[in-house]
Amino acid sequence: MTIHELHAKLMAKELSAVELTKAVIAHKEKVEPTVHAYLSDSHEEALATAEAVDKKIAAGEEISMLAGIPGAVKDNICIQGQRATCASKMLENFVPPYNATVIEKLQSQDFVSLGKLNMDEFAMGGSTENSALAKTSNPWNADYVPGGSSGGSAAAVASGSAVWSLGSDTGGSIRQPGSYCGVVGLKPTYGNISRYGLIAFASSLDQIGPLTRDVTDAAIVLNAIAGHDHRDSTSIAGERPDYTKSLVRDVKGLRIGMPKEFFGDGLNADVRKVIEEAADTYRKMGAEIVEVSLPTSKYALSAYYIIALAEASSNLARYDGVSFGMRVDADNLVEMSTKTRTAGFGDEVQRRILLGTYVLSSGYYDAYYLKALKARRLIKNEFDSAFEQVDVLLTPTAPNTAFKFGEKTDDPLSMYLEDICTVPVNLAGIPGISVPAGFGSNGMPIGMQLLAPTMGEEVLLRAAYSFEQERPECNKIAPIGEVTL
Ligand SMILES: NC(=O)C[C@H](N)C(=O)O
Repeated sequence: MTIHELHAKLMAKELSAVELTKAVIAHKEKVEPTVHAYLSDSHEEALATAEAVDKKIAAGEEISMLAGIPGAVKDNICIQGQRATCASKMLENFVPPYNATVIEKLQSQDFVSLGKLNMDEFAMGGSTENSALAKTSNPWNADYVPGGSSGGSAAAVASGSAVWSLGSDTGGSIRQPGSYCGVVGLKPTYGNISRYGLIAFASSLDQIGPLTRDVTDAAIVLNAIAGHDHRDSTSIAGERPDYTKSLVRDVKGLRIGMPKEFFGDGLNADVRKVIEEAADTYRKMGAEIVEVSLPTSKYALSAYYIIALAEASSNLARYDGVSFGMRVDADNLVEMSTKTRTAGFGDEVQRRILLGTYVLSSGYYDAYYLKALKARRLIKNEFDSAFEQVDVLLTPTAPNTAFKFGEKTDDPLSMYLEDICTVPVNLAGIPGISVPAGFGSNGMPIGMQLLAPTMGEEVLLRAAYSFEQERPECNKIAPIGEVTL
């Protein structure tokens, strides 16, 4: 069930928050041995909050839309006093002494938190196979990956072990697992959500966002976490609208652009068909579909894997065995640091630190890093011009459906290619959403991606909601995800 349906039941006293929380925990215990979305649990705290919510309801106090509805967050978001591991050996025993801003906001709205969710180590990856701590399966078929890096966040919602979740998206990490697991994944505008308390991967790209059962729930969670924060210097100032007001089924006259570069040779035939059908749906609903061109987007993947890795090499320098995380003792400082970093980081993280350090080093800085920054600016400019012609853009979320475990682990480039449709969006800082749009011949879900200009979440949600209302058959629950209340 969705947040909005469950909220209505709580308000009508058909169900108490404690009953709901107990039911979700019981279901979670049933599916987790197969799915493994969680890295840690906080059931006691969850039940205590649920009890407090029931008291508020009984006393006739007003409660927020999210109050008492069990959710969970990715393990790179800090909750005071609970381990935040980033699915890394390096932070396996790290307990944050403070709350992320999003957690503060959620707790003030009676957040029932079931635990912390698995991910690719430090959010580096597209399948959650890079987690050093657990292997998460796709709820639709346990032979398949859930996507990544917010694989736990997507799998929890798809398997019903959380009603909603938070993930983070640096190059597609919310939208791609959303697409692979058949749930809605929203990456807000860079700066709409505070990054304070999100453990950094690539600071100019990272953004927190919701994974939910439907578009309405995405708007509800966005309302709960959006807003300016003086503790994040890149946070956008000003009031945020009520995003649920954008949930209107009307796309008449809306101009929807399809960038031709996103429909090249590498696109899986099932995915292409599903996106073309989505365009037809919009046409039938009275929207105008136009072809647009984003020629520089072909450089986006290269630019992303230079900029993100450069920032990662700098951000991850802090794990030196002295201030945070694990330490392997040795006779001197350099040896201690080397041994700690060798033992604490997995292969993919080490590869990225090496490449990131390389592109920032003297002699290569101009050739790689600076050039990538210039490409980033051109990509952003191209999106800006596209949005002078159209209101939103429609693309695939990923070029393929979910793949099987081990299929891409030996070939990092083929894994990086799964990000080809999502990374341009992070480089430009604009909002994007993945909405379930159909299924592949292998039975796995396929998401479509909608994009809007900076702080254009309202038109984005309207376009997404309209599609969802028109084509409800696209948004199915994985068989394993049916919760009995
Ligand atoms: N972190 C992300 O947004 C995912 C992307 N696949 C990466 O590995 O960088």
